[in-house]
Amino acid sequence: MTVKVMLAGCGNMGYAMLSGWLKSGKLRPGETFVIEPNAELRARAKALGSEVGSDAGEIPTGAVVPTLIVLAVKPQVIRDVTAGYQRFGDGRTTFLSIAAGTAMATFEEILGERAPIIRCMPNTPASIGKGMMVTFANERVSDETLAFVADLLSASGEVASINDERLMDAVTAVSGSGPAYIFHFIECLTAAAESAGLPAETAKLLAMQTVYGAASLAAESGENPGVLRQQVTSPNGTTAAALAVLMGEDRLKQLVTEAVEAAKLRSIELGR
Ligand SMILES: NC(=O)C1=CN([C@@H]2O[C@H](COP(=O)(O)OP(=O)(O)OC[C@H]3O[C@@H](n4cnc5c(N)ncnc54)[C@H](OP(=O)(O)O)[C@@H]3O)[C@@H](O)[C@H]2O)C=CC1
Ligand SMILES: O=C(O)[C@@H]1CCC=N1
Repeated sequence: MTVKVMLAGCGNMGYAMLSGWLKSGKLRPGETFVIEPNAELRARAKALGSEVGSDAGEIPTGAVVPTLIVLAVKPQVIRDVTAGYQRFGDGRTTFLSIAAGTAMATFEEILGERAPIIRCMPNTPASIGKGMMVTFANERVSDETLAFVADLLSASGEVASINDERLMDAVTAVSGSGPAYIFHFIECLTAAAESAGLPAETAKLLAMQTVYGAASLAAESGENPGVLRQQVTSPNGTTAAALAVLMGEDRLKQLVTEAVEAAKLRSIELGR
């Protein structure tokens, strides 16, 4: 077995990325090794064809030098978990952390001065190849490794990079957490549809398809969302009545700005 990618933590986000990589064929199952203490989640990873173990001690000894170790555990435990992989810090393996907040300097301190490290902020639509992945790499990551990682991540969706690590907290607040905001909007629109008299199933279908259709139109047309909004809004019509509620005193904009700011501050806190 030639393990290219080891994944520490195969919960919500780790599994989303792993399944994107395996389903797209970017990695063959035998090239992945998952370390996950939860037996159910281990079984789920094994079902994708990955080799699995319950802790770092189960990594096959000998010749296994993975190209990439993905750290996909909660920020609260990532320092301890990373310390368990110090032996791979000789420069041959690149580390990729997806943890919110945890700074590059923290990983450099734990893994030593030779380890190439990339911070990446993904999101869960990665599981169906529609994620947003943003990376920040330290200077030890070679161009060749950057290309390998970018190619791998491209199986999960769009990939962008930043050169200023401080922006990672804003990235986390927008695209990392962002799917939850949209899911909540779907919940709200579904509830509003039911309040307006629609049966539950119809309410759900209308809310979901409307968000899906609008996002797809915005992405595929390349048109400014403001222009697309105006195309829906007949003078003195129904949409104008609704937008007066959402846009009056910048209500929704204000709320979304506050939400993103709260997530950004929490990301900064998690890094302390
Ligand atoms: N969920 C999301 O949408 C996103 C999450 N992230 C980041 O991804 C990381 C993981 O989040 P998420 O997937 O939601 O969390 P989960 O709790 O779903 O997954 C983390 C998994 O890691 C396991 N774990 C704990 N200790 C170890 C260990 N020593 N070795 C290997 N695995 C271990 C946990 O097991 P157990 O529960 O038994 O402890 C759990 O199953 C976080 O740092 C988060 O900030 C980033 C972007 C988006
Ligand atoms: O909620 C969190 O902290 C993680 C990071 C971004 C999305 N989920």
